[in-house]
Amino acid sequence: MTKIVGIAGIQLVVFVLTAITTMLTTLSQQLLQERMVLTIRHKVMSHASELHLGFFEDSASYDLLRQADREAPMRPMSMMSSALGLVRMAITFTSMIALLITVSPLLAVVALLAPVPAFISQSKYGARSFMLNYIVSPIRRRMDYLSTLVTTDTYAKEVKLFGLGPYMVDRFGKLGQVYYDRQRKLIRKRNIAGTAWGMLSTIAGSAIYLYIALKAVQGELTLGDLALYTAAAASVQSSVGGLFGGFAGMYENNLYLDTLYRFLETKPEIAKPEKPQPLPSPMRGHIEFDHVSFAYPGADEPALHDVSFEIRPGETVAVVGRNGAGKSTLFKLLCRLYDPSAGRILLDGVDIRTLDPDELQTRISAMFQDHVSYQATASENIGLGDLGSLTDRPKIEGAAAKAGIDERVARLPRGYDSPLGRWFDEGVSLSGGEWQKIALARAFMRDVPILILDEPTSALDAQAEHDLFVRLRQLAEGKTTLYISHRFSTVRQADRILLLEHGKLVEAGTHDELMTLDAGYAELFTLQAAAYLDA
Ligand SMILES: Nc1ncnc2c1ncn2[C@@H]1O[C@H](COP(=O)(O)OP(=O)(O)OP(=O)(O)O)[C@@H](O)[C@H]1O
Repeated sequence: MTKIVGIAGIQLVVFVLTAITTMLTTLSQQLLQERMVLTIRHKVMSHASELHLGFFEDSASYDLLRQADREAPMRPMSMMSSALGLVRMAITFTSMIALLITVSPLLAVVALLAPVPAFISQSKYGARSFMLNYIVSPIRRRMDYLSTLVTTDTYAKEVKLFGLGPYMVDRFGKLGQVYYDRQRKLIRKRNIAGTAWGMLSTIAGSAIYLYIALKAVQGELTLGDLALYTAAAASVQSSVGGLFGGFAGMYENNLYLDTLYRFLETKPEIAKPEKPQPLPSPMRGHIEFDHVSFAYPGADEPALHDVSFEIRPGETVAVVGRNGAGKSTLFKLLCRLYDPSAGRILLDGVDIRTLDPDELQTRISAMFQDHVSYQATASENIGLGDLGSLTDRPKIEGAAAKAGIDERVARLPRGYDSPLGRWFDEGVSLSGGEWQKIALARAFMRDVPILILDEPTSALDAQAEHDLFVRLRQLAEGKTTLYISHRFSTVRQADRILLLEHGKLVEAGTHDELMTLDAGYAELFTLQAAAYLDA
């Protein structure tokens, strides 16, 4: 009696311990999974932040990035549990196979080989599923894009006005169907083939049981042996299946991890030279383009062709030209977001390719045409222009005043602490011109020798534009300033004007010089002036 109670007690302890260890395993696995996903996504994001601009302008890069960011993070954990499973299975397998060999070595071989076809089929479909995922990645990206168009405030106005909602939803549905059809085919095939090959194992298993049962009937095995060997046979089969399944899983996971490594191994094309030249200090802001040509990757025509000019320190230069003439490209090259295909760009006489790009970019402040409206507070929106001064309120207020947005920000419900945009908080919506002034303020945050502004006043009202240019005269004091503008009233105020046409520099000089030249600039200027006078 006491013996039985003792055994029951031991059993209870074993159960409790099993429950605790299972809980601990699940707990640590889940936590590890979360941490792993975070770590990998963090690494992917940090690597992406170091890559060159051109990388993000290639659709294949997006697919790679997406795989690395969405699919790969789950894989190491899955790989690890496959590996741990393999160890567990291997232990069961060796002990059970030893048992089976004592009944019949042939049985052991049959048990061993039966799961092989299922393994081959699983591996094949694992690889196919990976390939399919890769192929359908652009479809999924397009679906994400359509969904963003319909669900994001920035696009909602136009989508609503043009009644594009149902059209987008319909396209989303059609793409979703294509995606589903492709997945369905594979999932169906994978499962049917898996089960069919699995049958082979089942048949082999049954044959083994039959053999053992016959042996028992013939009296060669006892009933106890019968139970033991059938359990051993079942165990061998499941562990061999598990072993192979583990290998197949590892193989599939490995394919996904491979894309992650491929992404992480992508080297930034604009990298720091081994021995970067120090930037002259203090920098004067002398800029020289020396026979610079540049074509965007995959483009047929060059965006800039043999462009040469010089800008003296402290000069204010306006760059003009028709749409697509290459003006923004010129600015992007100066910031070293791309490298020229031919020629050199010199800053204070130093080729910018020999400089540390990060350091170069701390000496230039810029406002781009497609400036960003950050979903953040007004203060952060401005302060992001100079991370070191993100919390320097007087400096931020100073930059806001230079851009002419100080009064508007002061009138916001929580002043500089008001969130702008409505994605995360109950933020304030600004007008297009107000957002542009915020972007300008961001550019004014840095006290740097070179300031470049790509259409800084395109959204500003006439008064604001006039005020800005009056202020710009003081702000640009001692700085080399370049701006692009289509408004000739502002262009004529520049010290010098560069006219680009089809990627070539065709005219350069002061307003008066170019008017006297009576060529391209004079024609554009007169065209605009005439439009005003006629009105
Ligand atoms: N990221 C890019 N990838 C490929 N081609 C580009 C890219 N950006 C611009 N281009 C092409 O390079 C040419 C010059 O473009 P750029 O943006 O420099 O013109 P722009 O003079 O600034 O025009 P706009 O007045 O319209 O702003 C255009 O033909 C454009 O199609």
